Amino acid sequence: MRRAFQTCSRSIPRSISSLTANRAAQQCLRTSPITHNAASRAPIAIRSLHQTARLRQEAASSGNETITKFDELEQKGIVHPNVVRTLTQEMGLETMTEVQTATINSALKGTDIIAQAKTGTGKTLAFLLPILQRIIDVDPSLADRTGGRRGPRTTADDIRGLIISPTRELAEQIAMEAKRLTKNTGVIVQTAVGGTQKSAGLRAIQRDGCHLLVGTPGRLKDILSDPYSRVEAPDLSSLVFDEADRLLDQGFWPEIQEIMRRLPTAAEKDRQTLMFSATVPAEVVDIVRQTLKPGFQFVKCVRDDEAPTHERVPQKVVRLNGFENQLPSLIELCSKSIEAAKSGAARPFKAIVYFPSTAEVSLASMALHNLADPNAQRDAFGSPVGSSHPLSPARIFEIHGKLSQAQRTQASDSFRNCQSGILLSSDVTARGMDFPNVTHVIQLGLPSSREQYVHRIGRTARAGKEGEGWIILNPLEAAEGRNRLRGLPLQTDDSLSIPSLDLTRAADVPAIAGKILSMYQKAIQRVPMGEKAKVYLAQLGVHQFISRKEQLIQAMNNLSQFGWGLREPPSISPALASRLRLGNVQGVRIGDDRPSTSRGRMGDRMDRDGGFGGGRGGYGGRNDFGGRDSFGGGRDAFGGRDSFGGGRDSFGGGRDSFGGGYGNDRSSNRSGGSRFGGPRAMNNDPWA
Ligand SMILES: Nc1ncnc2c1ncn2[C@@H]1O[C@H](COP(=O)(O)OP(=O)(O)OP(=O)(O)O)[C@@H](O)[C@H]1O
Repeated sequence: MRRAFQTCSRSIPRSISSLTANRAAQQCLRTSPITHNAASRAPIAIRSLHQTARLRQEAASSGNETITKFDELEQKGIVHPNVVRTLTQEMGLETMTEVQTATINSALKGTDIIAQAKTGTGKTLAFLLPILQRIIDVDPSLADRTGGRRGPRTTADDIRGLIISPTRELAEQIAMEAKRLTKNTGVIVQTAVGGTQKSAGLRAIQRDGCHLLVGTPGRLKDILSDPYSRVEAPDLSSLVFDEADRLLDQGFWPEIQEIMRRLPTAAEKDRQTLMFSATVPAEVVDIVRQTLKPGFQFVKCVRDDEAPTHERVPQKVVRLNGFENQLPSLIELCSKSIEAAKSGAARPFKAIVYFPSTAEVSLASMALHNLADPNAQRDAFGSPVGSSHPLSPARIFEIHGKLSQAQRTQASDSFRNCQSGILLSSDVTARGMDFPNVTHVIQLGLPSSREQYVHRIGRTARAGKEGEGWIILNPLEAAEGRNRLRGLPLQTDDSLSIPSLDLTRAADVPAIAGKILSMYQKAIQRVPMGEKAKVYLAQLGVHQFISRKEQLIQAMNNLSQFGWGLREPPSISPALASRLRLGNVQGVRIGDDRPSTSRGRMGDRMDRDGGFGGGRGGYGGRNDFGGRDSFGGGRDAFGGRDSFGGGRDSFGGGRDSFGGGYGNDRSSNRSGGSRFGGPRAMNNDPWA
């Protein structure tokens, strides 16, 4: 193993690509399978993430001393006993994971490292442990608690280690892990993240001092370049880029450069730099080379011919008939999984659902919160009794960049601690977040890149656990999907009934699908027009890659009419239409694209005029879900005559549309198939 690492180490600085051509190096890149995970949640339980017997064997046969057990680091006097005991006795860790073995051994000797290893394999500890030991090496008094907060305080200009993370939540999570690890030492950990009051964070640093600072690029740049902050790092000994490829891409590069300018140069201070990520695309390699010391190691725990995702995670592609099928299909998937958990056939359902835009997260959150079970017991006033939400016991949370930091933190903490939940998310949680026991990652629409797909899917099946990935795509996204997600082991899944339904035409549908569609329509009807307009605009932006603009507009207008119940699609401004090359496309409504600021008014009006909830007929027909007088009854109740739209203009536009009604019990075996034109024929190749 050692020999193999040396081979890597020598070959990398010249050319990283030469590594892959080197057979000996290939040998060192082999990832050992994750064979075990007790991953007990009990704090003292011994946890083992990877089978490292092979590493041990290789180390023994080559006569070198690659350490794979944390307590050996103490026995050999390499890491301070206070730190090792925290790891083994308080955090319950015994054996290093493969990436930890491959990096901790050499990082403790001071080598610069870039490491690539799959998601959820313990990279955080792989950098925290060497940084902490390096701080203690320089100032041994910090090994004891008396040397820090309880002893003499330090100052704001004594930062020894700096960890940069692309998102606030991840920075907070790393800081939390660092605080656990430093608990029995005098090392003081502080955070500097955006979205919080700069002055409050600064006060904490100025009051207690800081040895190890964890932050996001913007805020770190801010406080390091503020001459009045007194935050400085003249003795910086370690610098870490977590999610390095993201930090080194164009978006963050100017801020990273500014931060580096505020740190001592290599000539002034010998500093170790560590970079970690599950993905290291070729584009960032040049920057890596410029940033790390000559002789750095590239530790690659993912082979080039191997998918960067975990083999044990099934990755399923669901193809939709149209955008309007998307949210109902999500509800069907959640409902089925929740039912499986309730029956004891599956673990409690805990899912993260990724959307391409913030607007879509908000709309989905409103729609899912608005869902109501038509069969729920109601009190005399028509209010549901007890926990009647159809997705119960799963709780619903949303997180994205437009929420305040307090709201983001609350959503993230609540989801972390809940047993069963659905986190509707933008990409703010896609990288690094370690929510326990996530069973499903569901992506609605395409991720921005292959790397982003890999990171998103990595929120499940962490630390050796099981999990599944789903991606739900519109046919117009298939070609681009083939390109962005090339080489990933995706398999078509047609186990859900709603994705293939043609919701633009009247038809009978299976009872379960009908029930979901009816609930969904009632729920989406209550989402204001302004929110739908925002999603319409966001989707036009997200789908700019679709060259057939007429088809895109037709699909979006179907979403607006049959998915949201709007009589006419939201309008877009002439300027935007021309920017998106939509000016002359049939079906585009040119007008004012400013979404209504009122979350209610306009939407209510449009929904009433054009969408569900209107006149006679409608989904479900009068006998569905309890008849006209069910729970609190009256004309507007579930199942009543006026339920779910079906006025003349709703859902399909013609007066005959949906006359037969979704959800009609009689059609439990997809008997309405012919009226829909049948479920869409599915090809075995998801990308065909
Ligand atoms: N040696 C170990 N044995 C058992 N569990 C471990 C070990 N090291 C870390 N873990 C646990 O594994 C989980 C994943 O670790 P971590 O978040 O560091 O993964 P990661 O590789 O950084 O993932 P990502 O690529 O998503 O950022 C955490 O819950 C952590 O406590």
